[in-house]
Amino acid sequence: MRTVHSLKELRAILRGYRQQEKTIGLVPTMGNLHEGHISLVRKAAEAADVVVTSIFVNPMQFGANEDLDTYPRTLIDDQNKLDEAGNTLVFAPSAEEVYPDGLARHTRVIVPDVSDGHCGASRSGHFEGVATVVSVLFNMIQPDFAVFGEKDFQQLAVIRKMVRDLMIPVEVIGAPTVREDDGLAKSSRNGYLSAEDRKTAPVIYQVLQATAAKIVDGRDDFLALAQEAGESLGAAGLRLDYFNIANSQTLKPATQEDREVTLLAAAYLGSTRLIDNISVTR
Ligand SMILES: Nc1ncnc2c1ncn2[C@@H]1O[C@H](COP(=O)(O)OP(=O)(O)OP(=O)(O)O)[C@@H](O)[C@H]1O
Ligand SMILES: CC(C)(CO)[C@@H](O)C(=O)[O-]
Ligand code: BAL
Repeated sequence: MRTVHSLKELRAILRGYRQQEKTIGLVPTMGNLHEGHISLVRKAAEAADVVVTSIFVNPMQFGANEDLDTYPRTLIDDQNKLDEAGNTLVFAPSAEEVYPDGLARHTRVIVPDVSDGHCGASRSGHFEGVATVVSVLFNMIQPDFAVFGEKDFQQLAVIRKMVRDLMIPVEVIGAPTVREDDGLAKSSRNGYLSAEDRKTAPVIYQVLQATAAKIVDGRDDFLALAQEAGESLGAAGLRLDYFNIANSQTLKPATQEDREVTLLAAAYLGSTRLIDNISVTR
């Protein structure tokens, strides 16, 4: 498996694949790969002949007080994992390659509505950074398919809308959340947790499941349910960012008419911010 860092080299290789009429699947990541990412690579390989995994810790999507500098960068380990998973090519560009005129002077993509609320409310500018870098990666690689995890549910909704609105000819595929045995969603940021916080972390999924069960049992007082769930997280020692119950498509607050609702949660353990979600059909 090859790793390339420059767009020029990437395009030369991809041209060869296209001449052979091979389809291309893209898995965008920020590296520090785990089984969640590997499941996306496998899904991409089911859809496409060639799988490109991009590894780029995108400075545009990090807030001033976030973990851009400390975000784990583990390229050699990542390459080994991707090799075993049958990935074809790794694209690991520098910030200069992605943002040649610098971050401040780069054209930005804003995706209205679905970027609002949830993580968008607490991470100002985050989804603008995500939509911008994903559109740059789409143009660099021009994949037929791109796979994203449902763990980042709002991100997936933002990318689906961006692709629809800008008529980008890429088929977006969502992949289910891969979890640890105790239910905690796998995430690069789990590595920041102390041993004690790691024991508490599965509470997020437990509270999501318990709240989803109440909805399946017929409760539809969504605001009260979300508040109770937030209090349960607080009682377990997490610092709540949000617990919301939303329409699965629009991500607006759920109403009694909605058949598909998604429960989205974000909470801190120490300085580590974890997110998770569950979707329910009523
Ligand atoms: N547990 C998981 N199951 C399925 N997909 C996942 C999982 N974790 C991450 N992904 C997906 O992998 C892609 C790259 O995500 P990213 O590199 O940010 O990983 P991450 O582990 O979520 O990192 P972070 O801790 O920064 O959120 C995204 O599409 C994301 O939704
Ligand atoms: C999609 C993504 C790779 C864009 O930087 C990132 O937001 C992520 O890792 O989910
Ligand atoms: N997994 C989403 C990337 C981020 O948290 O910045």
